Amino acid sequence: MRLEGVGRRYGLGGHWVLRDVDLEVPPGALLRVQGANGSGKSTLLRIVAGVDRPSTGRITGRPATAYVPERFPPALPFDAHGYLVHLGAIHGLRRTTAARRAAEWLERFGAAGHARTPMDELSKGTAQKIAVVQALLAEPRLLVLDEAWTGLDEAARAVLDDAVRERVAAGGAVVFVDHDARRLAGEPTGVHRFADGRLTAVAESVAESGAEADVPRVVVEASGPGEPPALPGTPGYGPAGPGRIRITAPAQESDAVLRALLTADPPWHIQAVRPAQGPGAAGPEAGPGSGAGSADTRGDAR
Ligand SMILES: Nc1ncnc2c1ncn2[C@@H]1O[C@H](COP(=O)(O)OP(=O)(O)OP(=O)(O)O)[C@@H](O)[C@H]1O
Repeated sequence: MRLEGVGRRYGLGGHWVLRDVDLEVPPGALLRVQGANGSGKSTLLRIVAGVDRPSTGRITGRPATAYVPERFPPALPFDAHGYLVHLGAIHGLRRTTAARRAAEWLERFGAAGHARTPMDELSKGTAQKIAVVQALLAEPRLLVLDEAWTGLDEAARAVLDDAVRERVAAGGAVVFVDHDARRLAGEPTGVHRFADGRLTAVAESVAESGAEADVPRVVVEASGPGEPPALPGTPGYGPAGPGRIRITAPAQESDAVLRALLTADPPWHIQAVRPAQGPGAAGPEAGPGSGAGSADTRGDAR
């Protein structure tokens, strides 16, 4: 599937949440979308899932798609099994096939005991399992997961990780957002960062694979107007004086960070570039896990 020049705004005159987004989602792709809260990730995923239409641009080559929304609809007039069979039928499955797959997935997620529980009586965690199962049982060629791990217990999160791997191994594509930067770390075939309505492909950084303490880092100090531009990779950053920020990035990403600053409109000025003195000396903005007072990592940390 391909998105070309996709834009979305809510209402005429509303601000553009997505602007000119191009995205290729080939079979077998595992794509992570990240960005700050409210940057437009859910808007993009709804469009990728086909439950919302872009205001501009076009989408071609949509495969059979299933979607786990960020918020699951409450109080549906079914029990869990009935709901899953119903959704399976909507996905084009025979009812017997849907019923068999629903039972298998409920078992896998440790929720078989809730098959006959009315939907509006399910706990939040079990309801989230049902939300995930309705998408998985369709064996979609494109699976779109918006924070689908949130609310699941640890065992169920691991089941979902495996289910994603199985979809990809079967040639399906998976597009996901998750607030945990370590989710499926090292496995995505593409990582895309959202900022200012625009989507930029970034290499998955070492920081996201949990090995950030061992990589050489570079400290960049820069000054400029307003908000700093979107930076590639997963740099940490924080204030370094009025109108000035200090960025700590893996050395391999530092060229890209400098380029982003210098080519911003208006451009930022580079005040200093130096190697960080070991992982602990990179400053409080060293990135994920650097503790209280750490700066935003420009990722989807919450
Ligand atoms: N149905 C809607 N009507 C009007 N504005 C909306 C609607 N949905 C989203 N928005 C706005 O679009 C912007 C992006 O929202 P979106 O939920 O896509 O971001 P997000 O990155 O997924 O956020 P979060 O990480 O908090 O879930 C926000 O300013 C939001 O208020």
